[in-house]
Amino acid sequence: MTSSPTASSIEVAIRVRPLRAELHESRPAWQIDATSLTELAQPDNAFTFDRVYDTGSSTAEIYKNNVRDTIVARVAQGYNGTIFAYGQTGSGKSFTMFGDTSARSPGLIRLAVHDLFKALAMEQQRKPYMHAEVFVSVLEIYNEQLRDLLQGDGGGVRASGSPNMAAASPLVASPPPLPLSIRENEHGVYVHNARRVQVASEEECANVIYTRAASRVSAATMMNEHSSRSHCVIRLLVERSYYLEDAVSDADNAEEEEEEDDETTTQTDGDDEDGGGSRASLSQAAQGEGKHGLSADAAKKRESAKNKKKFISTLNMVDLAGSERVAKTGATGLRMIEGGHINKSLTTLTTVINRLASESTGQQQHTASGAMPPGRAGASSNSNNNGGTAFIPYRDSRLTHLLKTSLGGNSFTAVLCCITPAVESANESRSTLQFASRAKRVKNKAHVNEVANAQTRVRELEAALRNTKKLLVAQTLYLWSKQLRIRRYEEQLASAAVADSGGGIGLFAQPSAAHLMNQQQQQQMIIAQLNAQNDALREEAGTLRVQLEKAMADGGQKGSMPSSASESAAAVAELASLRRSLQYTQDMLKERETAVQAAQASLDELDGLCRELEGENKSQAEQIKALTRRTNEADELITAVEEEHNSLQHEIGLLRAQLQQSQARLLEKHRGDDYLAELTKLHVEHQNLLYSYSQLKEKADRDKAELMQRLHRLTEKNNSLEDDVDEAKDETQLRNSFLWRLLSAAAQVTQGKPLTIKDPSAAVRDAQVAEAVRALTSFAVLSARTNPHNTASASSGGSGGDVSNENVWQLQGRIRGLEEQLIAKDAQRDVIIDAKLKRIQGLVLRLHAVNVALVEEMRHCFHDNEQLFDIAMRSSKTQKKVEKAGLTQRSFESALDRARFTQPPHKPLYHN
Ligand SMILES: Nc1ncnc2c1ncn2[C@@H]1O[C@H](COP(=O)(O)OP(=O)(O)OP(=O)(O)O)[C@@H](O)[C@H]1O
Repeated sequence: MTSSPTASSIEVAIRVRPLRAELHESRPAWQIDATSLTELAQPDNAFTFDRVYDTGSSTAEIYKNNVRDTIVARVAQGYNGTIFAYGQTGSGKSFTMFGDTSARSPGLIRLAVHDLFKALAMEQQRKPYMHAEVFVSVLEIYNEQLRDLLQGDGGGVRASGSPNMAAASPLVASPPPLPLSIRENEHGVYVHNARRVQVASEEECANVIYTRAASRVSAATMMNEHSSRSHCVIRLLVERSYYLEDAVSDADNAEEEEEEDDETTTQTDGDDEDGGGSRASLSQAAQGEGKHGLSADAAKKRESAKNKKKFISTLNMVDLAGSERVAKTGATGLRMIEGGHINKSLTTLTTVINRLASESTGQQQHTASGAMPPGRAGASSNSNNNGGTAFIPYRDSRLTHLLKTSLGGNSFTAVLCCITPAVESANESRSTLQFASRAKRVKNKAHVNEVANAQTRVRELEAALRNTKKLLVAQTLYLWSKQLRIRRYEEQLASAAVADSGGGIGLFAQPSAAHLMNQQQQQQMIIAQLNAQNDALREEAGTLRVQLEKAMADGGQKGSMPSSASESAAAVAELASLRRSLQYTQDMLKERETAVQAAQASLDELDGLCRELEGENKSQAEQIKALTRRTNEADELITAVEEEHNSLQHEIGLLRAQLQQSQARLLEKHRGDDYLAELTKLHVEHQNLLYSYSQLKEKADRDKAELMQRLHRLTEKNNSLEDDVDEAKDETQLRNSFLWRLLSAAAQVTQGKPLTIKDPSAAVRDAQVAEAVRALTSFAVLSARTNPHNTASASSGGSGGDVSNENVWQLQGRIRGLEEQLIAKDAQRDVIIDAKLKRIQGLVLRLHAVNVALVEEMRHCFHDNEQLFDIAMRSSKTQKKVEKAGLTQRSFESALDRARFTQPPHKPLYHN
């Protein structure tokens, strides 16, 4: 049950915060006055609003002008209200909503809580019979996920449904949070499974809000040291209830009091006490009414119908996260993801506002052009320019879904658009102002939300049931198969009535319960009339009969006495007429009796019909009762099923999480299998490579050993050759020295000088040279002994000179012979040395080639070694992964064994 809706636009105000030097904001981009903002760089670009708050304005001022009377006071009256702050990051939304203790600036939330409790207390004073309760819920939308900030630990909050629990009482261990979901009912949008805390005072309320909202996600960005990373929605639910009768009696009392006040001057103290203490109870009021003419039944009925009135209103206070640009906030990683979600939901909010704004504009145009009846203009915000229903994408984001009632729905809404004046953020401020311009075109339709209590509801249901029954009876009558029979009786009755009174029975042409009742009454009246007529006729007949008898008696007397013939004829004529009249009356009587009998029969039949109808009605009423019972049962069942559904959903959530975990585990295991397969493959490769490596190594070792042997042999040969060469060189030197000495000896001898042997101990190898030297020496010794002075005269002539000349010639001949022998030997030696050198060179070249091959082989070996090392590393990594995947050592080994068994026959990579 609700009041008629009040159409209202969204209240929009702009707040410009001061420039912040720490953000390097240089100068303002806007010229600000009380109702407009004009861009200094483009004076054509101006925005006009009801109120613009410049940098020097306080939050209290904004609250007083735009929130207190338009929103908070109305919430206290039973309407829904919403306040939200919109703007780019760092523009002052949280400052406006939550306030800043260091700046001694209370936020809108704190001010609203204060006034709401104050208004409720005042109303309570005015209406002592009223009972008011306030509940708080604190939610945040973080990365498009709803989070209940009242769930979880501590805070000293008490859950809804336990209003008397002290705030300081220890909390019962909180159960695991149930999944939150946004749902709608006839009172608006709510969050299923969200907790709400009952608060008894302003301080308690503010305490819950501020302690809980502090746990919302915030982080530092380049634009704001404490940037809100989520939208925070604070809901105050106000429930006011009272019994209507108490209110009425209170009003009566008030009136009485007023009257008594007027009479106070003449009343005594005692009277005053009576009057003052008489807050008339419902029973007293009922008795009073009984006295004034109402029956006791009516009074009783009224007492049982004591009517509870309940009004529910909601105050939403929303601090949105700010739109942001990655380049400016410097967000990366998680911050960037958060920023993406924030921007996405704000875009949906903008879309919703745009659509609602165009809807309202369209309606206004329609209304202005007379295309739509005025009554409809405010009533259908969801109809587009063509009068159809436009789609508003509330469900595209959690934020707009949750704020659905506040945007174009049953709520008074105020939007505070926060901007920074800085020229560096002119673009962002411009788009905020555009949002604000559109938001103020949106029309809401607020109404007081009255909730019927159970008793009222039962009565309403009973009335509805009665109506339904009536409808059912009417429909049954209307469609009833016996209608034709009724018509027939109607016709009979009509003809009888027409015969009797000239019409009126045609009323039965349209059968209904009322008609049937009419028929019955009319028939009864007709029967009564007929009976009366019958009686009258009988009476008349009796009178006539008496008259006749009297006349006959008179006639007898007259006949005995002489009379005139004319008198006698007149008497006979009168008798005859009386007889005719009697006959006619008797006929009439018979006819009437037949009609009465027919009417009676039709009446009986109608009675039967009515009884039948009643029977059917009864059975239908029973059926309806049974149906109602079954509906209730079905309702209960639905509630139970819903509960079960919720718990199942919860369970499904848990199972899903478990499934995901198992899937992750399976995946890991699967990966482990893959790793195992990879490991097996690597192991096979490893084995192959090891085999190839061992073969290569063996071959290399063999080759190396062989080469070493060959090298050794070659080195030995080389050494021996070198020895030979050295020997040959020594020999040559020796020979040369011998030759030289021989030649010098020969020169000494030929020149007659005494022969001196410089080195007699020198080893003489050449036997001929030694012999020649000995001969020459002995000759010289002999010559010196025999002619010690001839040496000088030998050259002056004589026979002695000839002999010596001959000897010299012999010696010279022999020396030449020896020289030739020496030259021949030298030549021979050179040839041998050349040949040996050539062989050595060949050997050295081959040795070099072998060395090169050996080095190449070693390089291969190193490469294989590296590969082996790499495989070993990969194997160990894979093994670690396998272990991480949860494979036991045993399963790993068995897998390795399997791999070994299934290992392909070795295909050596290298063939000798
Ligand atoms: N009107 C104002 N007067 C003085 N300081 C202000 C005003 N508005 C905002 N500030 C300061 O600016 C800074 C940023 O404000 P706030 O945190 O409220 O921005 P926000 O719009 O909520 O940002 P976000 O969207 O990132 O959460 C704060 O240090 C705040 O104290």
